[in-house]
Amino acid sequence: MTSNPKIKVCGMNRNTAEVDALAADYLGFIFWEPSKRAFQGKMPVLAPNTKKIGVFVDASIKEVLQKTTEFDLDGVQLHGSESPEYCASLRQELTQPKKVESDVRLSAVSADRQAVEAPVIIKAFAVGSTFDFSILKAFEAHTDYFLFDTKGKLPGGNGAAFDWTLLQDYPSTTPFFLSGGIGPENLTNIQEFLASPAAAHCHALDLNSKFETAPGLKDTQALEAFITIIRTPNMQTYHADENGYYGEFGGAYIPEMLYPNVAELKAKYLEIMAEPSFQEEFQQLLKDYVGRPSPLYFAKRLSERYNTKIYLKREDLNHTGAHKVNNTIGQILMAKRLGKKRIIAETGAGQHGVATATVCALMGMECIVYMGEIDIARQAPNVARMKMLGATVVPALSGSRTLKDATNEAIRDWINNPIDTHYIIGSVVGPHPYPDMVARFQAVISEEIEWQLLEKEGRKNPDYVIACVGGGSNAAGAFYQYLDRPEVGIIAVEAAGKGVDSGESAATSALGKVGIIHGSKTLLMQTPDGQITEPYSISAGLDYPGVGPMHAHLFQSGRGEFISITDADAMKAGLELCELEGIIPAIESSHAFAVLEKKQFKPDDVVVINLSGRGDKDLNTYIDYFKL
Ligand SMILES: O=C(O)c1ccccc1N[C@@H]1O[C@H](COP(=O)(O)O)[C@@H](O)[C@H]1O
Repeated sequence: MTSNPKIKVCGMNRNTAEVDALAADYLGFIFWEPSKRAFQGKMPVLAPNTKKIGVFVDASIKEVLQKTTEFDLDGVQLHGSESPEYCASLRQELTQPKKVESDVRLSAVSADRQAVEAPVIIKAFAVGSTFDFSILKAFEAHTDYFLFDTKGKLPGGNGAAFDWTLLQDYPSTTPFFLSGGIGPENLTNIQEFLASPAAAHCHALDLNSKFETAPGLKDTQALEAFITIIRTPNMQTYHADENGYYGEFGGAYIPEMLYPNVAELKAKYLEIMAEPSFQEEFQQLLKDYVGRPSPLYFAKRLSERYNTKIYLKREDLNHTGAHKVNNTIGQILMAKRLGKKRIIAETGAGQHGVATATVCALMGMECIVYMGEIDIARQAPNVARMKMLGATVVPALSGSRTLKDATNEAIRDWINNPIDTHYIIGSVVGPHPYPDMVARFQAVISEEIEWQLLEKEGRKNPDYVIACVGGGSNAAGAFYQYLDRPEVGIIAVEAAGKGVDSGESAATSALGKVGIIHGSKTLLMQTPDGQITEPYSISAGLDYPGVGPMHAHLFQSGRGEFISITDADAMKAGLELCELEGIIPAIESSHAFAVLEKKQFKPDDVVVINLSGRGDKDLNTYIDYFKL
């Protein structure tokens, strides 16, 4: 794995000196006439460490050599259908000591240096979904680097990304340049790629047409921002680092007896998730079983009411009625690959319990769901569903008899059954790797929002994305692609219950202090001597005394705006959605809608609200509350 690749900026022409000031490792000059950014004119003097790369497309060896000498190139990038034999001949020519005038430079030392510093050969390949990686073998002995670009109409500079995960099974040890439509909009994908095992041989990123304001004129501001983020791994991101920390939050604070279970998962989760067969099965089930993609629905009447453009991400339309199933599908596949036979889970509102029982039925695995006694009473239909799906529902009888107590029971079970059991945690909480793993499974929400918004609005980024936060998994999924894009406002909505200062709330950001809950360092509602405060919310899915570490960091860093919504305001907003759009939301999701009354958006703002679940499970609460 490499987290710090070198940077090549290609297509230099009009503002080379300004780009050179950004200290890229390589600058590329295109010597292919038809290119819009073909190099013309004089080569400026570059910083001593900058390496000049000439880009050629099926040029004669003579031409490549001539340009190499004329511009004193440090490397050549072969972007056509050059053969291994061509590369071999070119290399032979390039490694000949140059004819030099001074006798001193003809000394043995000098000749040696010439050999070491011979221009490097970078052979580019156009990759499509059927690219045959076995062809690389014949080039290995004759090239220094490979470069993987997108197969397109032009030999290069198409500005289109290919599926970089195709490199997961990269069969060579030759270092490569990653290329093909890399731009600010796919920074997150690049970061994910760099954090994956496939990055082990990634030598450099090649930035080209996506950083231009006109062909050959580079956008130095955008380049600087991108390069800074790539080169500063810890400032880059609101994603977890490799130990599961989001800023100061996260990590794995676990009893010794739990260590082997968590260590096994930590060692394997990224590798398993990157396996093509895993991805194939995951995507297939999301499509055919869950019913994804979930629609991104333009809520016309709601938009008129609030004089802004409101889109609803319809996770309520998923099989089982909420976003929870995205994660349980991912984790059951993970459990299978880890060789587990028995599944345990905790549940609050019952949505995660149902989603877990569902995937266990699908895979024929034993399922035990821990649920607080109080929640069992208020979520009777979901309890019945779990039982029908073959799960055993075990009441948690300690503490407040709600979600946190159910989680305690599940952890106890896992400690006692380390070998055959996988614990499917339902939110972005728990010890590392759970918060990161669950966020990755839920990221499908914002991945879809991106392309759906592109279709509907011509852009991938909304101005705001809003989601309710208990532990925070629907919010993590809705925010995921946007975490590192400051131009997208992130709004997290917590349950203020009967009022933030009423003593009956679950407004963790407003009331929480740094503490440890369920294996993770986060913001936690607690008494001055560190005892966890009982949370309260009308919605069972939000009354958790902590919040996932990603959200604690979003709050503390100021990246996210946190708004607390009372029961009363949430219920009113839920009813308004019923009346204006004909959609009965889960009460958790109703909290997100209540933001529309609290915050003024501009008429042309694009606001995406994650409608995390449907309200059928909450009918009794709605009936009692509104005396229906
Ligand atoms: O950029 C060009 O015009 C070009 C033309 C011919 C061969 C290569 C070219 N550029 C290289 O193409 C890749 C991908 O660029 P992009 O990200 O799709 O714009 C890159 O390696 C450039 O070096």
